[in-house]
Amino acid sequence: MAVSLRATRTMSFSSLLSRTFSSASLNSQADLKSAPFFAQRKSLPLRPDPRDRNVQWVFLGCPGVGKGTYASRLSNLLGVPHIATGDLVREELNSSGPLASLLKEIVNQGQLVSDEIIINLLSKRLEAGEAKGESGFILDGFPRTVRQAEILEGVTDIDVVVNLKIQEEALLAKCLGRRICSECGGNYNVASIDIKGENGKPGMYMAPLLPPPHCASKLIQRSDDTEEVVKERLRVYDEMSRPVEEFYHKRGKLLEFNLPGGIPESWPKLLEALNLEDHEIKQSAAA
Ligand SMILES: Nc1ncnc2c1ncn2[C@@H]1O[C@H](COP(=O)(O)OP(=O)(O)O)[C@@H](O)[C@H]1O
Repeated sequence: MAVSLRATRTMSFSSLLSRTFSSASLNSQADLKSAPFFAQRKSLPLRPDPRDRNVQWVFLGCPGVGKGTYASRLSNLLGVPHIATGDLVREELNSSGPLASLLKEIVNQGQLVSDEIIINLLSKRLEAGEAKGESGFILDGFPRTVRQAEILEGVTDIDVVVNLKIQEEALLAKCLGRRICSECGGNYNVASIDIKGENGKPGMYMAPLLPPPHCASKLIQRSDDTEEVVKERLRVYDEMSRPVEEFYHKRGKLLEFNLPGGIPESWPKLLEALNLEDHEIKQSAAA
């Protein structure tokens, strides 16, 4: 018994995650509850000791809200990897791998990839990171279904789940304004959001996030950032991902954060909400 416990404690998060899908045909809640993984979890302490690790955070929020922008800033500040499942899916669909054409079709219709495929891609990414000595993470775009959240909760303790929100009117424009530099991968946004406050609802201004001159001629748009597909992604978010907010709310992990505007207004407030300090901001304030 002692031997198997020790082996379990040192088992990495990525292997725990991929083990949950060793049984590849879990289709319903009932299947999930009776899966071998859940039976195992009851009798063995699979969770890593939180004192041994870096932050494990999740970013939720509708397409276009800015999950990637803030998750990536926090990842630089905290020195933990920013892992965006959307990026993993795009890497795979641009590869010559066996899943490429299936993923292209799903993504371009604004639908979700199956939990099995996503967990497989995420486990591989975590495994590669662990091999390089990475610890902790900021997940962006995962979990996106209650089932994914249950699986994640089953294998590790998430510290906090940040639910980013902006006024709904801005979401479509922000997705349509999104641009990526085809050379350096930098993310920009050409949309200028200016919502007038009315009937007690606050207004909101977000300046465009324009590329530097050397990226300006190399900008591309994601193939799923068209009006029709974005509308479908927003609908799918409401149906499949909104319940994930409630899942974490019930567990006391959800931090609701309404973005007050663009990065200059929102970043310091987000840090405050997370009890963090950015020395660069402090230095420029003191100068
Ligand atoms: N956790 C996930 N579960 C299922 N599909 C996912 C997941 N993460 C990403 N995808 C797929 O990748 C696409 C792009 O994801 P992402 O870059 O996070 O876009 P968004 O701007 O909609 O947040 C999604 O529309 C979906 O098809």
